[in-house]
Amino acid sequence: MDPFQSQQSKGTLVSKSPWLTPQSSNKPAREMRPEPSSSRKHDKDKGVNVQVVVRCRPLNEDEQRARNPAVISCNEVKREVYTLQSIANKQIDKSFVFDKVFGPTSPQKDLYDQAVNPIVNEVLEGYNCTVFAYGQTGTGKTYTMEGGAKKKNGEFPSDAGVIPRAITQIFNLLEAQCADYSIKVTFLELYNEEITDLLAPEECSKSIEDRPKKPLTLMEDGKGGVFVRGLEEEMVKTANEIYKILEKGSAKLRKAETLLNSQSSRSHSIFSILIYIKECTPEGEEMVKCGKLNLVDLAG
Ligand SMILES: Nc1ncnc2c1ncn2[C@@H]1O[C@H](COP(=O)(O)OP(=O)(O)OP(=O)(O)O)[C@@H](O)[C@H]1O
Repeated sequence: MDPFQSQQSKGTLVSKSPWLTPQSSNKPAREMRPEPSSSRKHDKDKGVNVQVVVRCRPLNEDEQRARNPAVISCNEVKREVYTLQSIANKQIDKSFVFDKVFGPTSPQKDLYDQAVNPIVNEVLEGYNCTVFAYGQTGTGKTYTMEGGAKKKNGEFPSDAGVIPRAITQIFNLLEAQCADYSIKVTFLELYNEEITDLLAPEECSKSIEDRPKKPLTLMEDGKGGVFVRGLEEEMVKTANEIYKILEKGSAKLRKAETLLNSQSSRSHSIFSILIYIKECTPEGEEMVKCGKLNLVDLAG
């Protein structure tokens, strides 16, 4: 069972952006705050900025061969998960309700369309949003976040996960809107409370052993937020550039075998996409809308 959460920050926008486009006017772009949409207003009133979604993976071949019993069952319509336990010949089942539930046959596309697509739309409206996967080792966090991310014949495989799908959606929407935009990405690993920059130049991080000895530090920004000092931000122009960055960074993540997963992530990873969209008010004033999407895969 792999719960993952999505979170919206309350509409804080930063837009002291380093954006420079040749056609822009000399006037500095002003910060822009999005109006709460009616649905968000409603959500805010109810205090639900965090949604918890549960995904149960199917039994793998080993588990099927060993005839392991299923210990979880899902009712997607009722959004309920049942734990099935037999203690001293007594069946003790428990039920739990979540914001959304995805059962073992649920494909990557359904999960993305229902749980993540609306969040990416919010990011493009200028919100800071986070999607993070957590759960025990081997429950499917990396599968859900990355999946089969590699493109074949220019198309994603059907098991492509949240990250490649989010990148595709962002670029498709920006292109469809003919938006004047710029995008930056950061990619970091958190291991034993040490932060490593996965986008640091090659010579510093060829292998785990060669990584910089001095870890990056987390700082407060004085506005209630935090930032990682010295973290590389890479400008990207196409979805393909992001996929390459992601592939290169993911290859540096620490993985090891656990009893439940031969390719287990031993560290947390945070991939962030910062999107700056330039817009003009009816009065002709230039504004920059800035949204951020954090995609987090926690170690089990
Ligand atoms: N929904 C699913 N459908 C099919 N296979 C899945 C699904 N979820 C996970 N798997 C498979 O289960 C195995 C473990 O998944 P994964 O590596 O994503 O787990 P994890 O939660 O990230 O584990 P860890 O915390 O150890 O890194 C992988 O082989 C993955 O392909």
